[in-house]
Amino acid sequence: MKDYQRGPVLLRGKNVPTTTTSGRLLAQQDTPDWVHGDPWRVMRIQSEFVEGFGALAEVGSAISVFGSARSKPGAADYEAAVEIGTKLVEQGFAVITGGGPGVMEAANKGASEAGGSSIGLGIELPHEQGVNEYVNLGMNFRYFFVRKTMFVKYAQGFIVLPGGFGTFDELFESLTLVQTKTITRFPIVLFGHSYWDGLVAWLRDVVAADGKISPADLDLIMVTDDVDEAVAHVVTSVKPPAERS
Ligand SMILES: C/C(=C\CNc1ncnc2c1ncn2[C@@H]1O[C@H](COP(=O)(O)O)[C@@H](O)[C@H]1O)CO
Repeated sequence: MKDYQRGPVLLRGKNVPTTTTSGRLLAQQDTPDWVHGDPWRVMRIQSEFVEGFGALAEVGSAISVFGSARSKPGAADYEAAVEIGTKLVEQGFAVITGGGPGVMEAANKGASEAGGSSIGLGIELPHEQGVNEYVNLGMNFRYFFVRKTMFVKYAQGFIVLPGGFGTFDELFESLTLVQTKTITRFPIVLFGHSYWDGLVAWLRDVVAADGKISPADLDLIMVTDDVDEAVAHVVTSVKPPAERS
């Protein structure tokens, strides 16, 4: 039986192709449909990781701030996020957000007006274009999972303000990564007792009580209404005393 080696893959018998990889690369294509195929998507996904790693590698210490895309200037959450962005910069952190409106815009506003790195990792959505005006280092991603890798890889902690499904997604991904010890020393602050206490109570009284998480898993979360306390919690968890400003 004749062996055919296609890169690392061994093919025999009926799987031996009648053309070579190079030959197919150079052949004329009848239609451009291949641009929409999964193999081509893999290349785009790969390039998105490469661009993201390249853009963010030198960011230094950073905290990701999440929260509703729908909060408006003047609302308590929005103004708290501005203050959080400012205070994180004052403590020597870059601020990473999803680059969109609402709480993301607010945290970016606080960070950029305080003279810090204000990073926005936007996502291609049907009716949204680009990142908010307060971002001074921005990227727009096609793929949610690539973008979410960046939120975790380049931040040392999360501060989560009130939000909806998008915020929950980001919160629970980080909790899973910490719970499974995939990432360590990663403080997670929920900002706003009146918004988050119900969720924390449900996690304790239903989820932990039913044995679906361990009660100790709730220690991963800190809830506060106080901007200084939120910032102090991530700073003390992340930076050893000698590095604090
Ligand atoms: C719905 C609106 C804008 C959508 N634009 C977004 N731009 C960037 N990132 C977004 C956007 N919407 C959601 N996200 C991500 O999810 C989190 C907020 O989602 P939530 O459902 O509002 O809690 C946020 O942290 C982003 O990463 C309004 O015009």
